[in-house]
Amino acid sequence: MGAVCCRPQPIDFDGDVNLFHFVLLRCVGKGAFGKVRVVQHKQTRELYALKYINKAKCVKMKAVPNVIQERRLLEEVDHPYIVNLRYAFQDDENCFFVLDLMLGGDLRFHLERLGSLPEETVRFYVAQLSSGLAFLHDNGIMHRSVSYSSFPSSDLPRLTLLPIYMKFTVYRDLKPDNILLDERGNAHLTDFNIAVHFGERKLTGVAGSMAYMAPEILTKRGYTYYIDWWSLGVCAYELIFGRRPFRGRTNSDLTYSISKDPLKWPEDADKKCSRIGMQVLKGFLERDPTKRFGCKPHGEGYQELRRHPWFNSIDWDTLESKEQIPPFIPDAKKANFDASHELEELLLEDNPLKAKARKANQDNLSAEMRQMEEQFTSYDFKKMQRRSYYPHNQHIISTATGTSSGMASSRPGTPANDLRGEHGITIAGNSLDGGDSDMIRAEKITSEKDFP
Ligand SMILES: Nc1ncnc2c1ncn2[C@@H]1O[C@H](COP(=O)(O)OP(=O)(O)OP(=O)(O)O)[C@@H](O)[C@H]1O
Repeated sequence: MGAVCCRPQPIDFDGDVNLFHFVLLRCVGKGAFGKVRVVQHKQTRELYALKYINKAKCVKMKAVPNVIQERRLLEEVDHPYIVNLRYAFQDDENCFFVLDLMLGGDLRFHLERLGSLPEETVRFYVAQLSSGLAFLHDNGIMHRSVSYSSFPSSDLPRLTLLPIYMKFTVYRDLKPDNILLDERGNAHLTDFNIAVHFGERKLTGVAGSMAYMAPEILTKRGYTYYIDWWSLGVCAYELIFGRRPFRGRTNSDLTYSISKDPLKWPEDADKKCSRIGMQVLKGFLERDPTKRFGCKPHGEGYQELRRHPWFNSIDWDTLESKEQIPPFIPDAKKANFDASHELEELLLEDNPLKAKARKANQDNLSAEMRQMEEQFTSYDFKKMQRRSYYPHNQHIISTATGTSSGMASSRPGTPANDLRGEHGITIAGNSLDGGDSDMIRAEKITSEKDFP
């Protein structure tokens, strides 16, 4: 009889996706609310990254709307240079994102080890990331959310003239930490927890990592997705020269530097970057967003970027099919992850992740737990079509703290025990447009290297 109790339960692959469908492998990263580990789907044998977020911690840190927003936005996008969502589900303890696995590590990891990257490598990443950003920005720009079938047919000629929703997506968190390489060395955008949709009204909420924030975010007069091209410029500069273009010891020094300091180049800049490359960096780091490189409206900025001579070596026609050989191939033998994550999991974790059946009774949940239960819905890329939640995704209100203006509750920052210690204080900001999750991650400049 004893053998019966130990026999593994059959797995229902036809039912909703859950943690029993995966073999849990090594731990490769740690985020603000949970961890990231490699998993293998037991039926397809495909490897993925499993990002899991502790629900109680998420409620405590008032991050429920952010997690739901990230889940919804990720369902919507699918692009070769974005870390795409493949499955989403939850159990009593955690929310789970199953994502494309990136075995090459993040660019912060490589930058810290190498000091700086060759211009040619950075150009390749900038091309791939530009393609990802242009996709996000343009993603369904015109979004018809009127269901024509709900109107009498006599109204149809008039209805075709109805204004249609303008919809843009702004990523807002571009930095080397959020650029992941696959095992072949292709760069991908990840971490969509402060990305947001918006319509015709500009965004005003202060969100992102301060060192990468465009000046128009800091002046609080409203901004659009043009900010992402600025952040791409900061990243490219940092990757090529090993230090950021604008720096400050305090938040106000950094704000001043981003808003006012002239763009300076390291003394040995011309050894690391061609004149034409510097022209591109300067173009991204233009304070006036209407003159910024990449920012001409209706996708023209991206087309202009593709035609720029700095990108002559890039074959744009095959870029998205990943046929080009990346200039830097991460060494598969050396772990491209901080080994302390796995060690910490093995030695210090007192509640290791384990697949558990759900409790039948969900009656006594707090308002936020219920919100997660209802809105962090399951997704399975093999069985479901991707869908857009817009315009509803704009106004995710925390059940506990939301106001009638639709303001999302604030999300405090990365805990101090983040092993890499890259993010410092996080404070809440307020969004007047209601579509902007409110978060600022001010950054301690701890990992900078100074050139003479
Ligand atoms: N798809 C992936 N494949 C491989 N490693 C990943 C993947 N996603 C994340 N990681 C690793 O896990 C680390 C933590 O990622 P995660 O997105 O959870 O944390 P984070 O950047 O701090 O975001 P958050 O603000 O959501 O906590 C990353 O820096 C990366 O090294």
